Amino acid sequence: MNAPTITRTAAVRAVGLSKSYGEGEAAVRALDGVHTEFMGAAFTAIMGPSGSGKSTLMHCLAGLDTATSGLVYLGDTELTGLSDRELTELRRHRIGFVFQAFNLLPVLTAEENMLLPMRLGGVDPDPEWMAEIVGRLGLTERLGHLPHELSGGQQQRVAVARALLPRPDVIFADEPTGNLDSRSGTEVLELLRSSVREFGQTVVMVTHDPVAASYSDRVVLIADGRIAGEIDRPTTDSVIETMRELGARAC
Ligand SMILES: Nc1ncnc2c1ncn2[C@@H]1O[C@H](COP(=O)(O)OP(=O)(O)OP(=O)(O)O)[C@@H](O)[C@H]1O
Repeated sequence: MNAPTITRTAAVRAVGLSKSYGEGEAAVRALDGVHTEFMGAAFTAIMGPSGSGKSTLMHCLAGLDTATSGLVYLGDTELTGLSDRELTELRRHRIGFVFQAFNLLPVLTAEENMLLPMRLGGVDPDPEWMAEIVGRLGLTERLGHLPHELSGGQQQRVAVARALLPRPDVIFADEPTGNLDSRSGTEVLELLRSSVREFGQTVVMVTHDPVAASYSDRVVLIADGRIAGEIDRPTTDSVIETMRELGARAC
């Protein structure tokens, strides 16, 4: 496949990105020359069969893992050229994360968890922005609670607030609804979508769930470590149908 024309308005770009694990006969090529881009102020889902390379792609895009070859850009910054220290700084200030397992520190309150990444970076949150987020996420009455005193949905909302607070260039969400019941999952997806529509946040989400993907503006499909297509303005049905075709092609 020819490399697509890369525009300058992409928030995140991968150019010829490859990643192999192991060496020799045991080597696994998890990513195989991936060219793709994620537009700013858009909600993009990454989908594909199990083992297709979704997590590897997200980890390389987010600077959590290094590619074997190829380039990753966050805006105009080339991640692949940064030192470990520079990558840590970049992740702290310019990237937000929401994980399936919430990843809240059990001994810190909801508020302390939300503020932790900014405190570690020596940055004070904007009080108006914090009040807006806490109010919108329905966490005003929960700020002093420890994670175990919160429901799963509330814990994930704290994680979403933590990701939104520094106004990162992009939020990477890895199966953010995987541990939630469908009502809490819907709440979290609506919050991610409204952060894009109302605050201009950029969100990239890995998911297996066609319903979750239908909240995005665009689905990028990956199969065998390569980009296998995309769906604009996905619906649950169009995602199910396309994933079925992708599965059939892979057989
Ligand atoms: N640390 C590792 N060491 C060796 N192989 C790995 C490692 N991480 C991933 N892989 C392999 O790379 C390929 C892509 O894995 P990856 O986790 O990115 O896929 P995925 O699409 O996220 O899968 P899933 O949907 O099951 O989470 C798979 O074949 C996997 O076994």
